[in-house]
Amino acid sequence: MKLVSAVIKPFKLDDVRAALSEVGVQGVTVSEVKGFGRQKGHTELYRGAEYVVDFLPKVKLEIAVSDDQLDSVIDAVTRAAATGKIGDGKIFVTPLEQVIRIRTGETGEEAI
Ligand SMILES: Nc1ncnc2c1ncn2[C@@H]1O[C@H](COP(=O)(O)OP(=O)(O)OP(=O)(O)O)[C@@H](O)[C@H]1O
Ligand SMILES: [Mg+2]
Repeated sequence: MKLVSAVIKPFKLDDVRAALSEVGVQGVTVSEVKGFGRQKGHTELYRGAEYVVDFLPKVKLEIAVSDDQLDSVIDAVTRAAATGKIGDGKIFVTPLEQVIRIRTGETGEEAI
């Protein structure tokens, strides 16, 4: 299993959620975050205004996936989040040791 963490532009959240549903993702955690990439936030546009602050608002999605789902989830996020402009975001993939569904006690891929 893998944990996919994707940092995207906030206005792309609905598109990304729809794309994830299409590839069978059943659960996502979403957080409002701030960050910067290699332009350090300065030259990026957000809602039409040029931001002169260090950290830009972003949305982070966390998605636990089976190894079989990984490529399709990365593809879905990449396609749905892209505008082609700087600041489109980044996807981080890390190994995921365990998942437990609290209600039933199911574990591993059964619990995803
Ligand atoms: N190396 C990193 N580690 C952790 N978070 C990062 C890293 N790079 C980017 N991020 C997060 O992703 C967000 C979007 O990054 P961004 O898309 O601007 O990356 P970039 O490398 O500058 O690429 P681009 O040139 O396309 O803008 C940042 O605001 C930050 O929250
Ligand atoms: Mg950037």
